[in-house]
Amino acid sequence: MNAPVPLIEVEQLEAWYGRRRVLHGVDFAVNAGEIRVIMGGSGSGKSTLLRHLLGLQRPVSGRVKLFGVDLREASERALLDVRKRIGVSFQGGALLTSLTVGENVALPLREHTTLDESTIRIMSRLKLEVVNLGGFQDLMPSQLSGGMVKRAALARAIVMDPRLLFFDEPSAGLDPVVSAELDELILRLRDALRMTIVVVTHELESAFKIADTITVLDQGNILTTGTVAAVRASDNERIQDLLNRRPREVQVDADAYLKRLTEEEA
Ligand SMILES: Nc1ncnc2c1ncn2[C@@H]1O[C@H](COP(=O)(O)OP(=O)(O)OP(=O)(O)O)[C@@H](O)[C@H]1O
Repeated sequence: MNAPVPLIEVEQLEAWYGRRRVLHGVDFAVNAGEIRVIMGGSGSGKSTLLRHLLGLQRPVSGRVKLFGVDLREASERALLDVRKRIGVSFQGGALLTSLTVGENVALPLREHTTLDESTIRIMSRLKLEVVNLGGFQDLMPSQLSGGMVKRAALARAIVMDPRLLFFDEPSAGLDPVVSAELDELILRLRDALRMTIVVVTHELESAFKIADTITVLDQGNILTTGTVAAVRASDNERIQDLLNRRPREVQVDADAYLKRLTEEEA
């Protein structure tokens, strides 16, 4: 049997803001074909990790490899090649309000390919169909509901057929039914389009539904990576706090909390 191929490899990643360390030597790998959910309380370092995975923030130390390419050592050309193979759907959707839905979805094709106009239009419409927005290409973003904006942003993120898709807080601001629809869509992308998907989310229900594996971050450290069942069964107190929505802040006094926020490291 072939060993699983990691599309993402992170070794001993550290991140600092000023004199404060917010990622403490994180090791992290994601194999092809899996949906990995990154979970953690507010301020645990999820967004910082995501920004490093996307190459938007350079590691102070440690390394991040996507498709085997070390982002710190790669040439501009190699980085561009990596970027063409990843899709990103950020919180809020971030559609350009002055463009139609179809034009928004087509943007990456215009930027990264030399395809002719009619091919671009067909590919954009196909991706709108994948996210159940077939026929909505001529609407403006302001005419869409919150859930539809998310799906349109997802269509744009997958228009180049990325092997690796990053999804930041898919459920944020959505009602439970719309959020559940989006979960189904994420599962479909993995199964039908064979994408590898990394999702950052606060939503436990959504995480348990879509994840093949979950990585739990806490104060810049990975507490565990495992299957949904393994994470649920963990006897780690912090993990159980998160799963039972017991915030850490209520368990520490104000002085200790302030000290942690202003902590300086040599
Ligand atoms: N630009 C920045 N400058 C200074 N500190 C920052 C900056 N961005 C994040 N931090 C701090 O780094 C720590 C990790 O933040 P990060 O945004 O990665 O966490 P998070 O898990 O994504 O949180 P949330 O779920 O609230 O978005 C937090 O303590 C945060 O205050």
